[in-house]
Amino acid sequence: MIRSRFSGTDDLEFIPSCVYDLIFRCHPPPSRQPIPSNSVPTLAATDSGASAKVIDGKLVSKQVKDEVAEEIATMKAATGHVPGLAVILVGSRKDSQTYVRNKKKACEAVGIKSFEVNLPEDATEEEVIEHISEFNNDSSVHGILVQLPLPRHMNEETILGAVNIEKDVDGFHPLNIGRLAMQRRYPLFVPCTPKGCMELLHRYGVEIKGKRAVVIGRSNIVGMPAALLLQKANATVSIVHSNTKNPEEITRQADIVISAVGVANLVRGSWIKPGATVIDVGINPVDDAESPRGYRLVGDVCYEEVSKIASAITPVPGGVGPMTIAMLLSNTLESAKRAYNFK
Ligand SMILES: Nc1nc2c(c(=O)[nH]1)N[C@@H](CN(C=O)c1ccc(C(=O)N[C@@H](CCC(=O)O)C(=O)O)cc1)CN2
Repeated sequence: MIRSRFSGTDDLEFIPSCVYDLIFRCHPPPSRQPIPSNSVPTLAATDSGASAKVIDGKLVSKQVKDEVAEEIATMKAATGHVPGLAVILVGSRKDSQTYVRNKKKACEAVGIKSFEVNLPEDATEEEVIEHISEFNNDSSVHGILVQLPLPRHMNEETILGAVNIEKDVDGFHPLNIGRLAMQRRYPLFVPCTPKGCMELLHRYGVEIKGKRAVVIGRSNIVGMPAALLLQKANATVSIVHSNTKNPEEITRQADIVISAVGVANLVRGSWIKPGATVIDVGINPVDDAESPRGYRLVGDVCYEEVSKIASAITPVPGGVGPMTIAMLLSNTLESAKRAYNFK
């Protein structure tokens, strides 16, 4: 038995280590994880005009990837096997193509074998499911991911539900999501972006138990699972969404804010309680003639204002984004370890 990594030292609740590993992947265990050199030592309110600590997702994602690579090398030496990840991309969205390319590169860098299927925009659900079934039956594939969003004519739930739950490294299978929502039940995999948010909070020593958390946005990919994870880690959680009457007032009560709504600069300084920790999941393009791409990325959070009020904040880019792929690699390794019974 080990302590929940999201608990304070006075926590008397324990969870079995196997369950702990299932929900909150940890390579290696917490005691061996170095805290980044610019970690957040305390979360006391900053003085007015002071700047929040930057929660560096690039740095942490590199740490996670190094840890995953080390474990894969050890597993390969012991079992002769490496993890395999299959990615299915339907259509030709530029952003999705970039994410898939980056996932493949990241797999190569840590020693995961990658499989890729590209289907045209007008592919049928049956075709996608056929590929999923092949990967379900391929013992060298431990993770199967369908890049989202899917074309409009496809039923996302049907397709995600076709992935073998034991290979559902995205954690989007209805059974995995259902288990996340249940008391005393645990999913086999947790969706990568919200898991990345929790990993950042953990590695920067942000206490969650007993704290008030507000999640802005209720998407299946981020908002909803992030709220469930925070609740499982014993925070008191509110969800702010498009029908919330007083989002500013509710958000201002939070010790921890996770924003995943996709509206540039929505969260202003006045929304934030002094000393809060702010995790910005938004990746919003805004026109910028001076940038080589013609646009730049900004978060949901008005960084200029909020970094003067919060005690810790993730930047965009370089915050949560890089954690998504790091957590995917980690989930894929976890799946392979389970398949080969490698501890
Ligand atoms: N099947 C899935 N589809 C999608 C997921 C997912 O987790 N599973 N998440 C997003 C897209 N995504 C990965 O798929 C992703 C998004 C952003 C980043 C990232 O590193 N962002 C950088 C900025 C990148 C840039 O400059 O363009 C950052 O924020 O620093 C990685 C992966 C939707 N689909």
